[in-house]
Amino acid sequence: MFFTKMHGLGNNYVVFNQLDEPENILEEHEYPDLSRYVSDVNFGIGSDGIILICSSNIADFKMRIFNEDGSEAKNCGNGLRCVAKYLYDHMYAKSPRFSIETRGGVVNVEIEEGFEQRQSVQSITVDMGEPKLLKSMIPMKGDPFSITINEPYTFDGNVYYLTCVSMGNPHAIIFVDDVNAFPLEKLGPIIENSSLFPERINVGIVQVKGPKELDYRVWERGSGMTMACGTGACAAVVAATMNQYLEKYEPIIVHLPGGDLTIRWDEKGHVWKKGEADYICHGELKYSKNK
Ligand SMILES: N[C@H](CCC[C@H](N)C(=O)O)C(=O)O
Repeated sequence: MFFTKMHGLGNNYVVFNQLDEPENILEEHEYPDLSRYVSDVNFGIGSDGIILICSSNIADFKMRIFNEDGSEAKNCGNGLRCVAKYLYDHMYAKSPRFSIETRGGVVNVEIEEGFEQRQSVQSITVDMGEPKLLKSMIPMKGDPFSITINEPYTFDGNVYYLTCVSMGNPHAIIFVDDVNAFPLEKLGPIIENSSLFPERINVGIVQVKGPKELDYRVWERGSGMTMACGTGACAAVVAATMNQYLEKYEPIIVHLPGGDLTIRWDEKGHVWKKGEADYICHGELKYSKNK
């Protein structure tokens, strides 16, 4: 199996092109094991998960994403930028604007910089669509028709105020005074696996730096601490706007451990994300099918 390892701000995935590499198409039940094997830094390649680039019947292309633990997610913001770069650089995408189907819905991408010549894409903008806010859409327990804005919940004996947003995949956001002092490595897995969230949840902490700037760190569902989370950065801006920390409709700079993203929740309710993506390496994976 041939792969390309890529990253978006250090959130790294091993990408398998299934468009014209049939040896990359496995039985459905094999993908979780493949992701666990590939993601293992000792016995595999080492990554936050795997991404499959597939054909689509409803969009120009399709992206599937599996976390390090083998669970399949409905969306991946950093992964979408990697896939967009790969598709344009390798001339699958004929125009700098095209659509990608995810399990969370179809998104539109635009190659921002580097489209003049292939293999040089640096910056990609993605229309991530509208956030889903009702508890039933996260999903989480409680009144299905209510929105979770700064609501108190107890984890590990302490009360934390959650704002929950789905960008196709679920995010619990907590506002803190210092993202570097908060024990996310300890609290992340406790919240991720709480019975409050039937499909588990990604956990993000946000420090407001100003009306157009956030610091954000993430514990990802199924992958743990990562250097960045694109959907999480979108959820952070939506949550901070709902809590009146940010100027509405303005481009917001979100600082993540792996770098910065520019996020805008526009007047029509769509969340736009702009950032970089890049290659790390190409290679051939030793993998025996149907093992
Ligand atoms: N762990 C996430 C999927 C990856 C999302 C993240 N890497 C991003 O860039 O959005 C989940 O299970 O919903």
